[in-house]
Amino acid sequence: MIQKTKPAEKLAGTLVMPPDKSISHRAALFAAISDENSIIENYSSAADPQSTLSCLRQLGVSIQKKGNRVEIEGVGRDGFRPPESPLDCGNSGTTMRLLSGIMAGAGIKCKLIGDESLSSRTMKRIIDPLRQMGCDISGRDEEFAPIRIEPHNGLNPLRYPLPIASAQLKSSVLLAGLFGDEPTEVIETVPSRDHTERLLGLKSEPFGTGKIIRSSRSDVLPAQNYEVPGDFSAAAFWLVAGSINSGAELDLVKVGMNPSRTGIYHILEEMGAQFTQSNSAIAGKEPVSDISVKSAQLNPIELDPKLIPNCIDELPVLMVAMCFADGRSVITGAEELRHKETDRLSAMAEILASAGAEIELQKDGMIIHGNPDFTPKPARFKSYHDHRMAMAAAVLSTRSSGSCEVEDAECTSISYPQFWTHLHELTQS
Ligand SMILES: O=C(O)C1=C[C@@H](OP(=O)(O)O)[C@@H](O)[C@H](O)C1
Ligand SMILES: C=C(OP(=O)(O)O)C(=O)O
Repeated sequence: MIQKTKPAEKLAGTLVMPPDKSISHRAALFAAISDENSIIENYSSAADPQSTLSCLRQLGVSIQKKGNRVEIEGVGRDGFRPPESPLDCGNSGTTMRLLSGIMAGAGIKCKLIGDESLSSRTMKRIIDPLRQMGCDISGRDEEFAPIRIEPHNGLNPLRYPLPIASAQLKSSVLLAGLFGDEPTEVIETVPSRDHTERLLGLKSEPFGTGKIIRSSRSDVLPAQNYEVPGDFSAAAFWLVAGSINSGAELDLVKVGMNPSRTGIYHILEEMGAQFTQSNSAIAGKEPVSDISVKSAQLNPIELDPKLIPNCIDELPVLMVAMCFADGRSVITGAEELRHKETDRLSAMAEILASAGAEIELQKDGMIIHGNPDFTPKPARFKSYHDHRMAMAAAVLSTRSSGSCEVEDAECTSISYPQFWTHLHELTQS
């Protein structure tokens, strides 16, 4: 589907953010391995978290859906039924990496598959440590899906300094560790999102400049009874859209504000963005707030590479914001973007360049020569079948001099099925 967009005359309105994707995946997976039953409110209807639910069903987990309320009967660590057909993770890296950790730790014979994009993303990062733990796991060419898992002959304890700041890698190892008699220890020096540790209540303590997180069979796995907060990563598109459009006034309701996710909020504030928070509360084990966004004059910024994991999914739309800042912005240390649904560094370079932005693509980042008066040329943007590319292009198009088009626009349903409706609502009011 090709989505037409038009320049925003005045961006205004109130949006309830869709349920968080990262937390939805985890709520379902962790509910399944608990011995208790869980009721998860506000579960995401987006394609990726739905892939997690369908994989769990194939493993014999009973799941009842009533709208966005999902009831899951926990089967406990040892209750999975080996699936009769491959577990299809669709487009979802989180499903494949976290579920592999659980399946490999539990020693369930299975095969995990994904779509073309997921099948080209490296899984070596999880295969290596899971093998060191004694799991029997392999991939095509030792690196890619399909992933094959076989029963193992017992797990070894592993002390694992994370070689990449990746929450999916951290979670995969810790989840496998839940099946070991001796603790698995993961050492994290650059923080990434901490939903797994929070929602499972895993023990951690400071270690060197970072922390050490432990998991083992003696951890009691809690029921997951809570309402999933709104997706901060979805809100990020509106934080940027509201900031770059003059006269904009947006209210975003029930946004998850986990500090390990909100990097772009603080980066944009440092650039001069005008945000205010209200109704701050705790939903389950996660902080939430409403956020008001007003248009602002943005200054350029040189990003500290240590902040990258804290805004990894928001970097594409941050690049859009940087195009409207008054001067030279620099992103470095972001090579991880090349391992997402598409190579997001190259894809964003093409999207921004096709709109006439002045950018320099680097191996691990981008230099953006911004200008508050930048007017993107009307263009037909490729989405590269990547939801975040499609949404970043749409935000860019709100400042264009004419109508634009976004190709394969339906891919936004991977994380944010309501995105085009929300954009339409904001540009109508
Ligand atoms: O753990 C998670 O839920 C996620 C972690 C991040 O991936 P990496 O761990 O590969 O950085 C992020 O890009 C992805 O959208 C969701
Ligand atoms: C990279 C993403 O997700 P995943 O790794 O789960 O496919 C994302 O949502 O931007």
